[in-house]
Amino acid sequence: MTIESNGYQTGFGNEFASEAIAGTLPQGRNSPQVVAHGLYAEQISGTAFTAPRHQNRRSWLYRIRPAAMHGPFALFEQPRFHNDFETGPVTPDQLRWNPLPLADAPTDFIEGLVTMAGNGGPSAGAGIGIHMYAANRDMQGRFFYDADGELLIVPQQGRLHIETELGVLDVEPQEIALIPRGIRFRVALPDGEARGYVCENFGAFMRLPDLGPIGSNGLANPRDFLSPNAAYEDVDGEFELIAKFEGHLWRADIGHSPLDVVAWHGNHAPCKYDLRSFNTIGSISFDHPDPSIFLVLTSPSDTPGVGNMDFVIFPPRVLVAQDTFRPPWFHRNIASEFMGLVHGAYDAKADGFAPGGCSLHNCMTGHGPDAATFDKASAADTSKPDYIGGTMAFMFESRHVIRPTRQALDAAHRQRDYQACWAGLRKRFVAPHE
Ligand SMILES: O=C(O)Cc1cc(O)ccc1O
Ligand SMILES: [Fe+2]
Repeated sequence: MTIESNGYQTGFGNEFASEAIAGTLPQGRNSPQVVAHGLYAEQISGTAFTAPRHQNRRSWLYRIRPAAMHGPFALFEQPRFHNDFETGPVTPDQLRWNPLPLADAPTDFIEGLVTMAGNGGPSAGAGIGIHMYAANRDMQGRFFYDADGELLIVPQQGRLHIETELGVLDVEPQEIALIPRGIRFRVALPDGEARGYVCENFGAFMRLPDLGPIGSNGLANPRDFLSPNAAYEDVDGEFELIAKFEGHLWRADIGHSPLDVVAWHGNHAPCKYDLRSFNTIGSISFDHPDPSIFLVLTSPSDTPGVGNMDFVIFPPRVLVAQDTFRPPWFHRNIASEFMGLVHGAYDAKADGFAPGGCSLHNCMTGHGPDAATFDKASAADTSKPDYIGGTMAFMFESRHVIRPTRQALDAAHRQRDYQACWAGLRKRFVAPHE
């Protein structure tokens, strides 16, 4: 039981319109007295009804049955996926994890989610949850939606076939998927096995950043974002609907597939983006710029320029800055940084940061290149370009401290010796002789 993709429409946050059966979308109105083909009209609002027009997100769905039709919800046990970030003292240590072990027992996308860290929460309407997943079977007879936040999915290994109410997203590693709040979906694994990262955004929906002096093009270009064309199934059966609501999972019986939207229009829509189409900009004179230059999407906070969550990538690029220490510098940051690696090597770390692994450097925690990277870059010939190829690292950066979960701190795959990567930075200072 799968729904095939009907292709995509291009653009970010556009007013899209799509119908799997021609002539289904009502003309000139959203909610006519009778919808074509006996469908129900239903609105999903992703922002307040009265949000300013340029920030307003909603879609109209024309579907076989309304979303209200399902049984009562009861709590659903999946204790690894939650929003219980440690509330007590949180260590300022640098933290790093080996790749999340792949699933051994049969595990679908929802069962395979493991919460690593986060801040804020659904009731605050601000903050993020950071999760990883390792799964090895399709969601069977099960659909999911997240009322708490939109989901930014970063596959690291294995493709995802994501069937949503609004159509299908086929994503592979180096692509990302963005599923808006509330949209129901089911995930199948065409490669049989999958691993990746998820940022659950409780705050304002992610959007493309302003470009300032960069101009009208660059970084992630809007037309490279793809939203699905309508695709649906008309299936009755004994299924379950899993909801994430106020930090907990809930389960209800549902007697039909909720992926029954024949046509839709609006701008509250899932999309995907290929990180390889990012237009990377960098220094062509000297110095390593701030990583904000690699910003793909941002969830703004109430303070201008300060992100609830910034999604930043470190894609292939050519480094040409002269008389410059080219890798990321040693630094401390008021923002907190959770990093992952999709493939290849990250240019600040010679060793130990593996694809499928992750690291966390919180507010004002010192970090930067490891000793091996420092030695190499300090001796490099900067009259020649460095071609940084075959890599894709990323960062979820947040204005508030990112609190690891107890299970992340206790995990066997946490690198308890991570700080040793800086131990080889010997004292190089030589005082001038009098
Ligand atoms: O810590 C990191 O590796 C991420 C990072 C990269 C960079 O080029 C500059 C600052 C920064 O935090
Ligand atoms: Fe950093």
